[in-house]
Amino acid sequence: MTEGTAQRTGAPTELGVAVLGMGNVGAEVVRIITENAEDLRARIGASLVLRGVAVRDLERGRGIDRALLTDDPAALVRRDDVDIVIEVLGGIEPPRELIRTALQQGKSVVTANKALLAEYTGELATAAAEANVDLYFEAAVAGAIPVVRPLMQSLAGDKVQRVAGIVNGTTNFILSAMAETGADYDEALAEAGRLGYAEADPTADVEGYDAAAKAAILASIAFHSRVTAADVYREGISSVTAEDLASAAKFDCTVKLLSICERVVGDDGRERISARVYPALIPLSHPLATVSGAYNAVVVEAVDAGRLMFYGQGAGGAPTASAVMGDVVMAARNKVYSGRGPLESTYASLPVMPIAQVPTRYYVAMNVVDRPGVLETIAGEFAKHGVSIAAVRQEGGADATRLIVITHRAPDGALAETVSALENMEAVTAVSSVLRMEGTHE
Ligand SMILES: NC(=O)c1ccc[n+]([C@@H]2O[C@H](COP(=O)([O-])OP(=O)(O)OC[C@H]3O[C@@H](n4cnc5c(N)ncnc54)[C@H](O)[C@@H]3O)[C@@H](O)[C@H]2O)c1
Ligand SMILES: N[C@@H](CCO)C(=O)O
Ligand code: NA
Repeated sequence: MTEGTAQRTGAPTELGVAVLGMGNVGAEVVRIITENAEDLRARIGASLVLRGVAVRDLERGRGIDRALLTDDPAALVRRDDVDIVIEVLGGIEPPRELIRTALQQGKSVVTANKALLAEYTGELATAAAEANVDLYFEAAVAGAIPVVRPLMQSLAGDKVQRVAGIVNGTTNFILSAMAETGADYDEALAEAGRLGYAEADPTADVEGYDAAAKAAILASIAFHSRVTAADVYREGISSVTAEDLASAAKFDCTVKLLSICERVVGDDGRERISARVYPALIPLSHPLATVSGAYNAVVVEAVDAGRLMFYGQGAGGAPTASAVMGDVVMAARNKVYSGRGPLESTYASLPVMPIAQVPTRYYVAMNVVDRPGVLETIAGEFAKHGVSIAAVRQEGGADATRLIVITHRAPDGALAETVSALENMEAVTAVSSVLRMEGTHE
């Protein structure tokens, strides 16, 4: 079918668009709608007409017709001539209320708001289904990188086993800088701020909340279940040290903040979901190890497709707006041809496995007293908790010795208990670092 030629009788020739928010992403969305108007019209079969842009400050010059600006997003969303609402404000309220209103009024919605979706996809998807309209959110996970649509549509006939990746650009920039230049965490964070990656308050990025929200969205889609941010185990990168990166390198590894969503089988033989975010050692030979700077990558493993990798810009105004506009074109075509995108799919309703039961591997760095038999005592503590050791490295010092232990896979709870026991041993002066290890099958 040639795009734009099979117009349904009575189909709209123009579609009204409301953009909520004109920040990094919103400004680029407005630019693309304006600059690419002719191509978009041909691809959709109707013109996209900007009805209004909701902003906070009406007085600020923004390079668009002032008459389009409004500081009343609720009124804009309710306008009869608005067919598609693009929400790029961020935060939970007012976006939650604005999106719900838009959907209830029969408007399709495109959003980049992972924080909102990780909490409220259920109610928003229900509102979309009831009104027979679309709710699209490709930009919410890994920015420009197509990952939501491949999981929801391209892999709809397969069984996804695992989705694991680097989905936060700020933390990947920081960890890459630490690995490449030996910078410490604070220096790398400051550099991320100077380059505009880290926000004034970088907490959501560095403490893993942003990555956890994305993991919740990915796990929900991949495993046809409803997973929220609260179901995702989360640790950030603020305690990763330059020393960790240096000793990871000695094991031919690097450290990445990973979002991991996988099917795991419990002791009762039933499948569960594990969704978790933490900094982990991965071998330098792993495909995610080469993802550096503010880039993102997601590796999907499915039963029949095998391993797929998606790579690109996970943040930034224009890349994120690209994903938003892909969704806008889909929603617009559906309006023209009376179609509808995929509905939320939660039929599997898999429960979430608590982190303590999830099999993981640990890297533990500790300072120990330099005395004969200490190594044996420490190894005994691991054995007592049923944890088997894969590698040990001892780094000498004047009166203290740094000992690094990498374990085989064991339930995370047993590993955590081992670390607590080590912290209380007389022979261990300090446990200086505990990280997990991923990307190996031991
Ligand atoms: N920037 C990125 O790289 C990126 C990537 C993926 C997803 N996102 C998501 O896209 C959304 C927007 O991000 P951004 O980087 O453009 O943020 P931003 O802070 O640059 O822009 C948000 C804009 O919305 C405006 N705004 C907020 N509340 C408003 C209100 N009630 N009425 C009118 N205007 C209001 C703000 O003044 C600001 O200009 C967020 O949900 C974010 O998580 C951003
Ligand atoms: N703060 C996010 C933006 C993209 O969601 C990041 O650094 O990846
Ligand atoms: Na994306």
